[in-house]
This record gives sequence, C-alpha cells and structure tokens, in this order.
Amino acid sequence: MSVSHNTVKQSVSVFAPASIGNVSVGFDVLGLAVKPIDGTLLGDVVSVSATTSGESSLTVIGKFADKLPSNKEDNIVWSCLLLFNEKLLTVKQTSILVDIVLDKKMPVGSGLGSSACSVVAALAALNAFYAKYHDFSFSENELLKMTGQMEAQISGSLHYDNVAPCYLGGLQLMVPDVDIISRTLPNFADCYYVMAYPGIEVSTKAARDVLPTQYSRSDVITFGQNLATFVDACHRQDKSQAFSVLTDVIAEPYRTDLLPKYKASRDYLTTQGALAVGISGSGPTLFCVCDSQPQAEQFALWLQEHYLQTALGFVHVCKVDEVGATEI
Ligand SMILES: Nc1ncnc2c1ncn2[C@@H]1O[C@H](COP(=O)(O)OP(=O)(O)OP(=O)(O)O)[C@@H](O)[C@H]1O
Ligand SMILES: N[C@@H](CCO)C(=O)O
Repeated sequence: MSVSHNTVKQSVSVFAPASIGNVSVGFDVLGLAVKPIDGTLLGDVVSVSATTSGESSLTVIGKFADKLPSNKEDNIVWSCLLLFNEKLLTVKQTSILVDIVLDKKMPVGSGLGSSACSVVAALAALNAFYAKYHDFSFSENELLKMTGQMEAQISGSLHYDNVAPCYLGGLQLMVPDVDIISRTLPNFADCYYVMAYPGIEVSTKAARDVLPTQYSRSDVITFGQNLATFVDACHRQDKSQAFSVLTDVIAEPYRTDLLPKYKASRDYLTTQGALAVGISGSGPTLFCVCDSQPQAEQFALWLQEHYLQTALGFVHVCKVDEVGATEI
C-alpha cells in the first residue's frame, strides 16, 4: 500500500433544493421542496474549505453566476459567512476563515426560491464544516432562524416558506412559535409537480409591492377555509379534497399581470385534468400538480412549447424532495 504525503483539504459541499413558496393556499406560511425525477440537481451547491491564504474568499460559478452582483459583499452567501461568524463569536468566542464556492444553478427572481437555495446551502455547509473539523454545530432551529434572517435581508420581509422546505425538505407549515418555526406536514407521495420557469425575472419585492394592504372579509374567510381544508386533507391523505381547494385569493389575482401567458396556461392545464395549477412563490415559475407520470410528461412538453419565453427557461417534472439540504 502506498502512503500519500499530500494533506487532504478540509472541505464540505452542500446541495439545497428548489421549493414552491405559498403552495397557493398558504401565502408566506406553506412551502414544498421539489426535485426533478431525472436526477437533475435543481438547486444551489455551496462548498466550504479551509483557506490557505489567510483571509476568506467567495468564488461564484455556474449557469446563473453572471446574474449575481459581481461584488462579493453584495452576495447573500457572503452575508451568511458574516452572520455565521457573528454567532460563533457569541457562543465560542471564535470565527472561521474559509474559501467558499457557490455553484449558482438557480435562476434569480424565478419563484423557485433561488436566494433561499444559496442561503440554506451556505449556512448548512458552514455548519457542517464547523461540526466536522471543529466539533461544534448550531442546532437545526438555530440554523433555521439564521436562514430566515438572511432571506429577510435579501427580500425585505421575514418569510420562511422557501428556506424552511429548502433546509428541512418536504411540505412545511410555518407556525408562530420561535422554538418550532416550521412543522412538516404529510404530503401526497404519488403526486408529480411540473415546474415551468419561463426564463424571465420577477423580483420578489416587485411581486410583493403589487399586493393590497387590506383584504375583504370574504377573501379572508376563503383564505382561512382553503388553508385549513388543505392542511386537514393532507393529514387525512385526502388528495382530491386537498387539491380541490388549492386556490389563492391573496396573491395570484394581483400577480397574474406580471406573468405573461400564466392565465391561459393555467386554464388550459386545468381543463386537461391537472389536479391544481399555481404560481410558485412570487413567480414567474408555474407549478402544475398531477398524479400520473405520463400526464406530467405531457404537461411538461406542452409548457415547454407554450409557457417558456427565453432560452433560459426550462421545465422539470418533479416529486417532493423529502430530504432538503444535503451534504454531497
Ligand atoms: N446568492 C444569491 N442568490 C440569489 N440572489 C442573490 C444572491 N446574492 C445576491 N442576490 C440578489 O438578491 C436579489 C434576490 O431577489 P429575489 O428575492 O427576487 O430573488 P430570488 O430569491 O432569487 O427569488 P425567488 O424566491 O423568486 O426564486 C437579487 O437582486 C440578487 O441579485
Ligand atoms: N411568500 C413569498 C414567496 C417568495 O419568496 C411571496 O409570495 O412573496
């Protein structure tokens, strides 16, 4: 046996998946992690390694690297390192110097939880790196709080509906309890989620600015009834009941004008038998639910032809990602 004298570089890589924020009935309080059935990594990857230069660095690679600010201080991954070090300083009176590589696979302003993918992959990778080489890690809840803080910094408001499913996997319901933050709901194992990103950008902030500040009593009642019925149906595994109420009265009616071809596509897919169609997060990605793979593939082809608007667009047939952020 030969013995290598090269020192093995201390390194950790984490993948964080795309997610559907809101899931139509849970504005800011429901989110679902998804993964393409063909094995495509739909999400960001962050690698953290021990630095040899005496100072931390950030390198951004990947298909959508050029959509991010060129200045590292404006990249949310850099803010994650600063926050992680601030917390470390508080509990361990120390901080780390690392080289970070962000593989930006997710389009920005897509409705797929792009900033959440970067935030979750970065904080989970830093935490795993510190656990592996320094024997300490923040708890799941502490880390989740940090992801929320970073998501709020970038989007201007604190909502966990992308970071929670991205970190924890599955279907997540945000609860108003800081010691819990998010609960995993049962989802429907035989369902497919066709995700169609048209290739245009809609900023979360702009899509929030078009929303009313007040709602009518009838909308409030419909919202509460749909969300409660959906959550109850998930627990009872009553698929037809769950998807029959997947109607958004809070955001979708005001956002459709920002999404060319959305309304016509939703109407077509619904008449063709989709269980539900909605806007993923703040758009422009459309999601369509069905419980047969051939039908999902057929809808994917249709969306490819009718919903995409630029060469950057794509369609994926997905299932629920039950795992969330994972070391690769
Ligand atoms: N690593 C990063 N990933 C994504 N956006 C980043 C990142 N670093 C900085 N940004 C900036 O943050 C802003 C993110 O905007 P926005 O909240 O609309 O995007 P998003 O989180 O990608 O959207 P969505 O949740 O709809 O996928 C953009 O201006 C982008 O340039
Ligand atoms: N709940 C958020 C998701 C986007 O990050 C919204 O719809 O504005």
